[in-house]
Amino acid sequence: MKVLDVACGHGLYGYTLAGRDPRARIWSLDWPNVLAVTETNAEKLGVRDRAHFIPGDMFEVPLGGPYDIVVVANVLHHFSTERARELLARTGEAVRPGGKLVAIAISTSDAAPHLDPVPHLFSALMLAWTSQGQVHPLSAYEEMVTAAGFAPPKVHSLPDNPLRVLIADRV
Ligand SMILES: C[S@@+](CC[C@H](N)C(=O)[O-])C[C@H]1O[C@@H](n2cnc3c(N)ncnc32)[C@H](O)[C@@H]1O
Repeated sequence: MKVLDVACGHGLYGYTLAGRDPRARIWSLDWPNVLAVTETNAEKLGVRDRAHFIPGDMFEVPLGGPYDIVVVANVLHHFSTERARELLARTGEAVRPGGKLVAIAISTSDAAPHLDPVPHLFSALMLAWTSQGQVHPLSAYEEMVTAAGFAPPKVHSLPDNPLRVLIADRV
């Protein structure tokens, strides 16, 4: 089972999967300096022999594949809707038909900001820390996922938690 973890950071999503399923081989993508830390985590978790690394800009670097699973966690809010769509479209091309996208994203709900303050405050942080980032509404993430060639996602969430997990099959 081939898994691509896009903008993997610490790499723990992929390596947790590898720890649970000995068939899993993980391709961790991030900037080269980040991957130096990612690799130490693969070693600490005992999955280094099944860890591969793709250094570079996720919008430019060849993604390889086809993968069975692509994870895109906690990064879409760093970008505008157009760039986030572009990233998901790239991942769509790297997943085999029937494979899965797992997107983890903080999102705003339909409630007014004062009733749903955390994602709105986080979006203000993205305004300060990134050039075009924003917290997207759930409907926008769903639309981006289907536009990237996936079936409508199943959305998982917890009460009072703005993180959503969207899981979608590649059409
Ligand atoms: C908020 S962290 C998320 C890390 C991990 N996926 C998680 O969910 O905890 C965002 C990651 O995206 C990476 N990143 C941002 N822009 C990138 C780009 N253009 N190419 C590759 N990685 C990028 C950063 O280096 C960082 O590790």
